[in-house]
Amino acid sequence: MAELTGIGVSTGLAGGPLLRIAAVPALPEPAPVADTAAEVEKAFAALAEVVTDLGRRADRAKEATVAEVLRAEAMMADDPMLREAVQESIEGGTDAVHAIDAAFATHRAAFEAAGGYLAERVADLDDLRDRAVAVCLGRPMPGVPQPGHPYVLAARDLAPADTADLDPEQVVGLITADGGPTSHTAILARALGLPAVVSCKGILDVEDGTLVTLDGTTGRIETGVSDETVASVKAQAADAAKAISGATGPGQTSDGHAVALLANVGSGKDAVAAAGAEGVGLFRTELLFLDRTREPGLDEQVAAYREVFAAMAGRRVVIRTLDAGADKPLPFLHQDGEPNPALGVRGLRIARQRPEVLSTQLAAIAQAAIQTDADVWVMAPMVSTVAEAAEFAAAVHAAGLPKAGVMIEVPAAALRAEKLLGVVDFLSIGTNDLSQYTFAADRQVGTLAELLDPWQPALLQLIAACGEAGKATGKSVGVCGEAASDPALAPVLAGLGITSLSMSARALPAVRASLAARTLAECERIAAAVLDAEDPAQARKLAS
Ligand SMILES: C=C(OP(=O)(O)O)C(=O)O
Ligand SMILES: [Mg+2]
Repeated sequence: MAELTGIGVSTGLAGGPLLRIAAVPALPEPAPVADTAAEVEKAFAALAEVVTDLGRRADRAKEATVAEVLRAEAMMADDPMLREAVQESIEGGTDAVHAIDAAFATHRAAFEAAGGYLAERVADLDDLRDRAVAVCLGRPMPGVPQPGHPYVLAARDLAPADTADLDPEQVVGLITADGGPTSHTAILARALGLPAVVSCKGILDVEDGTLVTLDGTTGRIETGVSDETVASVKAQAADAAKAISGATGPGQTSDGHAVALLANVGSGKDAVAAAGAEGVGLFRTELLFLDRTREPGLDEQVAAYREVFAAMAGRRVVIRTLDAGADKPLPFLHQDGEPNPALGVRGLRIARQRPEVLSTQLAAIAQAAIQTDADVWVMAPMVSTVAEAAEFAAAVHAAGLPKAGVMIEVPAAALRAEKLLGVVDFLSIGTNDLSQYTFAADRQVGTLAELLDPWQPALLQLIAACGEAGKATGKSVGVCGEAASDPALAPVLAGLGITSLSMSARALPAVRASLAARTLAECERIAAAVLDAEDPAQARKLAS
């Protein structure tokens, strides 16, 4: 047995055989063909295996659209013209692997030349080629494995495209070599409720099939464990899941101190799925603006906002005005050419240059709010000064919306939290950006994951300053960054004076259960100890 460590980003225990995402195989040097018939057979068998595998996956797919896509891909791999091209190439002296590669290249060129729908299928052809080549070389097919039994998935990092293939009934845990607490893997794992550890150097050196266990809270991984150990970890995970699902109702400590448990959403669909939340703590409005050359008009915005408000009738919805720039570029704002976009014109700063974007959005929010009975709060992203906050609050109130707040994402704002609460009604801490700007560490760079750990005492100290400001003014101070979904951190945040936690809906039950296990006095004691910790590892230990 050996031990590895990484950063735990999605709580829970898991165990099972480890399988890695296989890389796309490189083409070997061409080999002479000794037996043409045997070579053709080998190539056809590889194509047939790809077709069978896609069919199996289509049968297992839960969503009809996914099954349809997989069946369409299978038909492309089963194309007699493709087999003909492969055979011809082998008969001309090319080995099976290169014949497959050449046949797909010809098909690809034809699809591209046809344009339209066919040109859009080029990526599918590339995927089929990679799979057939891998099989021909006796390697596992690239992409997320589909072994038909539960396993722990290991990868360098998960690409958004991998997520469509990720079946939570097969994948019981995630371990990545790269990535940080705000990486795509971490966000996905929390959304699916899968235990996950990121930034685990050495995990890709562990052989496929090795039995492993992982702890998504501590980041500890054991490799080469016995069947008995896996069984015992599974039993512990099942007990924990039962205890978590048993907790319902509003968020509170065991002695009744309320901490509102809210959901992060990007659309009406998300809001409907977040029915178990006490409201929405972060409605990211960017989704509506993405990939557009022109901003959506007033009516379109009203309709989109109304959908979320209607799904949360009678409950709080904190809607954030457009957060564009840096990691969320929007074409219609023409922001190219900034030398350092994360420090450039982004978030509320855009309103200075394009005031009509903010005023249209506020008008749309106000209209949608009138049409539903959600309790609508409006906040601005990337606020740095009290003057910016005051100007924003005035604009929100002038639009007829009573509750105006700002996000705390910049250390300057955290340091002036009490003054900010003098001009706005509430604060919401965006720990993803607050980490980035506190540690001068790009949130998208996996190698900086340790700095972006939400248990960093410096980050917690800034959160504490905001919590103190909230207590002093009696106003609401929430956390809506990824840190809010860490169940072990929830008592710490409550102890620091945080009044609401907003996260992906799937993360709510575990956070609710964690809060319910402590009194407020215990939360405060843990919070004080954690603030004094030397580093994130010690902070975690003090809170456990
Ligand atoms: C919630 C946050 O905003 P986003 O992740 O959308 O930048 C944050 O920065 O923590
Ligand atoms: Mg942010």
